[in-house]
Amino acid sequence: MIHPTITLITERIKARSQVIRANFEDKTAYQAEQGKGRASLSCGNLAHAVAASCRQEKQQILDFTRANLAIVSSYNDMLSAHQLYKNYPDQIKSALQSLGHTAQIAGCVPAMCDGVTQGQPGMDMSLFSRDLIAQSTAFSLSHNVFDATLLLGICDKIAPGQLMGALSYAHLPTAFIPAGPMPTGITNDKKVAVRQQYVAGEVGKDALLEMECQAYHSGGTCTFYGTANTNQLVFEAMGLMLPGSAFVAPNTELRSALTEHASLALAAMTADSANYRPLVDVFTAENLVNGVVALLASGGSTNHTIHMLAIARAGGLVLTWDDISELSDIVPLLAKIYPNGPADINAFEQAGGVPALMKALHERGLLNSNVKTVFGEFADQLTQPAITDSKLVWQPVGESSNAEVIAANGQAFNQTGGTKVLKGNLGQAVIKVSAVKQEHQFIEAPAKVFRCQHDVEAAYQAGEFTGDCVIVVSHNGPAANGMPELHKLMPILGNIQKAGHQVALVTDGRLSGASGKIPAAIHVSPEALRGGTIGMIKDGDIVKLDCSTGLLEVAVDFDQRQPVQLDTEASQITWGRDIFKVMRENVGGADEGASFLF
Ligand SMILES: O=C(O)C(=O)C[C@H](O)[C@H](O)COP(=O)(O)O
Repeated sequence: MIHPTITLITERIKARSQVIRANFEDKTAYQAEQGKGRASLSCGNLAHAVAASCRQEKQQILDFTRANLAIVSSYNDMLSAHQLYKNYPDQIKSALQSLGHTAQIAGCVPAMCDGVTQGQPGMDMSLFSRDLIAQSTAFSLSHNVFDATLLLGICDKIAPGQLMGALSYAHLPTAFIPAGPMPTGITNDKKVAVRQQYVAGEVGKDALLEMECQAYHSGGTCTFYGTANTNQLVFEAMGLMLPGSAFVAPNTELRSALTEHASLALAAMTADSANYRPLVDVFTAENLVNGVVALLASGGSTNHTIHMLAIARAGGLVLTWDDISELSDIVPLLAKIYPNGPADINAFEQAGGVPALMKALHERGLLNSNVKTVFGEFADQLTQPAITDSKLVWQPVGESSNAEVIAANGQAFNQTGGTKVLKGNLGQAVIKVSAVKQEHQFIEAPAKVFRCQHDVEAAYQAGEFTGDCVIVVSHNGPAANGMPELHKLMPILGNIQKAGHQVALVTDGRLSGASGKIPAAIHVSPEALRGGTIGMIKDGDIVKLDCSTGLLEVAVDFDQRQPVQLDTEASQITWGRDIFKVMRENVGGADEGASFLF
């Protein structure tokens, strides 16, 4: 039996999305009706599209009975998660060639890393890269010579952006091809400990760098449960990749077999086949809700409270923070992966991975099971891939094999999900409580107000945090400076907490998916630059944050205060940020997906 709240929220999303979904479906149907893209091109158009292909490939692409797949890749050779994609196009092309089909690298999208840009100017452009990637994906597909789309993308803004772009070509069958996580390095707890020692002056930079290089050491996604791995888990739960494929280790026989299988399966479901399965049939309100449920049950990244709204909008659906919050009230926390616990994503995979989590959720009636996936039906999502007798097979997934990482049958780590919405006289904000200890889930303390994360660091070094406080970092919203992640503050706030003080963060900026132990009301909307009251808080104002009641309140009558006039553009003229002004001016609020596209 499906939980009534799942049905209620799914139906609610459909009802409020009626008009834009109808427009989305009409647009997609129109594109489908035009037939094979290649057939509508002139001879000159076609000649350009195959000019660089070898003779055999050229003939196959010009033979419209064969499938030609678009590869939209985020490969670059400096980002660990994306570096693995180097040989994927060749592997995909040679698998397809065995059946006379082809693939072309339709385009490469930019891919930036929040680990590299944390605390740096580049971070101010990070969130905007998602929408730019959506546009780049649409550019890649715009040559219109393709029958299906393979998305090679993993990390934080890249995979959401690719999906948003692919949704503008939702008449094509579309799938993600994941590449897998890096092997486990030193533990995340050790990583955090050394960082806290460094900011407290107890170890030097050499020790810090050595530790960081042991944590980040080879190809693959980072092993904590940050935004990249949340993308993978959520998109598998939404049926957008092969079941059980998200976290299979790189460079294994199984990983290669999955990539080849996905390519061949997609080539067999193009518009001219009886198995035609366009993205529009898979990207539904039902699958969207399944993705949000999986996000909550796994304690996933807070960035997804922004990305899921923007992705939904790209597919003609309106998802709200209230939907997420109400789902959070009925979805238990069933996985404990760092920062929610000590285990990493490899331990999660060994415990049964996404299929085991889906099985546990399904048994509780928390998933819509009347859905199609890219490659099959809902039941397939409860199976795991394996190589048996040199063949790729899927077997029914068992119970969790490690109850410390995926809760044992009928058990839960927490009765409610990881993410809540806070409301009060600052508007609304998001908080992730899955890693916040119970005793830190309520705080009432004086504000210490900053406009920039580096000023918090300076105040900490000057010994200014000597008691309970709520650190407010305003003017860090999407319109102000692109809404950077403020994850570098975590070791500092961790040390203030360790010193025995109550501490919380309140900001209109973001945090990394890897943040979690400090109570943090983030994505405060409306943001300060657009008149949000967060910009009017003064040092000493009493801020109350109560996770149990969902309250974020400042004991102030804001009607008596004037907004602070701050020239945020002055900080945006260097390191390329000046050419992103058009995005800052046009971006929507975080509670609408922080997009400049819609
Ligand atoms: O997941 C996200 O949203 C991220 O931004 C990932 C970044 O790589 C982290 O900032 C690095 O995580 P730590 O090494 O734990 O500091």
